[in-house]
Amino acid sequence: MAIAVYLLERCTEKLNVHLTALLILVTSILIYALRRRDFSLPPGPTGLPILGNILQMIPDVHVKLSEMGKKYGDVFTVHLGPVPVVVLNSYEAIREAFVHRGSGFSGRPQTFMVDLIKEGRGLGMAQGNHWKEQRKFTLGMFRQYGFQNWDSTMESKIHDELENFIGELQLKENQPFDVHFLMGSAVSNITCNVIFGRRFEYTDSEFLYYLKLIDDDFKHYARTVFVNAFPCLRHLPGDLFWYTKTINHFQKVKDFVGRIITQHIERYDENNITDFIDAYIKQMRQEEQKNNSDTSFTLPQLQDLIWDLFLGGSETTTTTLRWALAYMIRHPDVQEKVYREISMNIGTEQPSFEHRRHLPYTEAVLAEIQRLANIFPLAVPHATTDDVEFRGYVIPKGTMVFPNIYNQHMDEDVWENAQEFNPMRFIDGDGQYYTPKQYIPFGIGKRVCPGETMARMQLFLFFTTMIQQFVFTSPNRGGDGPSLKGHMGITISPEDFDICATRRVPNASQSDIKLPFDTDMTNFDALADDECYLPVGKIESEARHD
Ligand code: HEM
Repeated sequence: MAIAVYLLERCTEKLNVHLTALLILVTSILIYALRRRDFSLPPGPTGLPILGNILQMIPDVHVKLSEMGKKYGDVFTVHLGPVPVVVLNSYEAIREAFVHRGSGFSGRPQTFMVDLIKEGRGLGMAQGNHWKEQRKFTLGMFRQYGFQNWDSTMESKIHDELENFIGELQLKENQPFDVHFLMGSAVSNITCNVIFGRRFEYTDSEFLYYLKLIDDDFKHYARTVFVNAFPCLRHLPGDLFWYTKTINHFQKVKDFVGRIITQHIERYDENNITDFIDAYIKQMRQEEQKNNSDTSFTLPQLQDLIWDLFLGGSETTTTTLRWALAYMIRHPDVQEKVYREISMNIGTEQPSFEHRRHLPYTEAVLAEIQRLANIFPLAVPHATTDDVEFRGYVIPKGTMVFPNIYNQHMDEDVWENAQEFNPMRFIDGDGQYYTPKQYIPFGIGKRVCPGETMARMQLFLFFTTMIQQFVFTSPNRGGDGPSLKGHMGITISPEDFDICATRRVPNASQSDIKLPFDTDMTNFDALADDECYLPVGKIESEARHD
């Protein structure tokens, strides 16, 4: 099969569009006929000769795979063109594969685009010993940064950034605006602080330019799935499959990261390690001194790792916070309950991560937002690292594996009325926050998100500080507010939307707040009687009131 694809690839570089299409047809029929080697894979839906199951999976691949799971069960196979993908559709199957059989399932698929862009470097798409070394180092640095030696903790960096961010929101009070790139800059600045040791002004046009490139790529990357299945499609005119743009954008962001690394090398002082890049350079030099030729700590590797962290750390948390605002605007009663819990338990004190123990409803709201937003519905694709025996099948080495996280978050057996926004599902009988095991927005097992702690801290501090200080509404009077239907790219992100941020007056009665227009929210007395309202009696004894 690989030879057929290679020959097709070489030929099509020189041929026109019609001949390319013909060759794709012939080769795909050939591949389809030869696909008998897949006999050991779990069965799944029958696909078309050329496209496999691609047409059955659009527009929302995670939804379609969940539907297929009802017929084909916990584990089944689909084909993206000629490429087989094993889908893990239940929590038990994901856990069995990623936790109990973690080593065998901890690879990443070496697709055409990933090979071209990453060449096995970085962290997110690396595998083997190289990946293990880089992941261990990264996790170690994140822990150290958060809680020990560095000049200030992660939390204080987030607080500093929040001060700037809230100041900016105040300037925009009562004017409708789209918070997208302001939020993106603020969140990204925290990652930049950890890895680059610096932040960027919100008006820095170069920085904004890179954030927009990343945003564009996250939105459109899904299109490259066709180039992965049929690399020859990249020669078609018009860049329909986002191939040229992806390569160009990724290179630009990489060059930006490269320039920052060069500055670090020029001013490197081993007695003054102030950020992630410094710490990495120190490790590189130690490996050089040991003459370790097998080391994965090299300059190109550093560039790709930083690139992964910059991308991974910026877009994901920003997208989740944008979803949070969309849900709060669509559910003003919930927004008000969050405010009241914050107000009753920490008053006007600056929220700290420790406060989450006193704010179970706020935590539940954030969890419900992450459950429904499902920003990584299929996580990041895994691959088998060897021929793996699993549930009576033999999955060949290098087979792509999709964990269907979306299906866990929408499983009606776990979440009653799963489509409904109901934070109370994360509150137990004692009024405490708890999460069912099927709630896995950061994945599980050996590849679980290394930025989880950082992300949780950012989400909690941004969310509580925003709701403590502002009422968020939609300028779209009488309309429904932001759409809750997401756009599928690398992540599922909300459509752009405008907000109004109205400052709350500390210590004033709630009804003193002047909203830009009338909403049900002004009926605060009714809220107190609302049966959904969280009983906070349990934690009131520790509460500090205004
Ligand atoms: C709300 C925010 C975030 C969510 C929902 C999220 C979710 C995820 C998920 C589902 C995965 C894939 C797990 C798997 O392959 O099974 C992942 C991987 C990853 N995430 Fe996050 N993430 C978030 C924030 C962050 C942050 C802040 C960083 C870094 C600063 C980060 C860095 C990474 C990296 C490097 C990987 C690849 C890890 C590996 O392959 O070993 N993420 N994330």
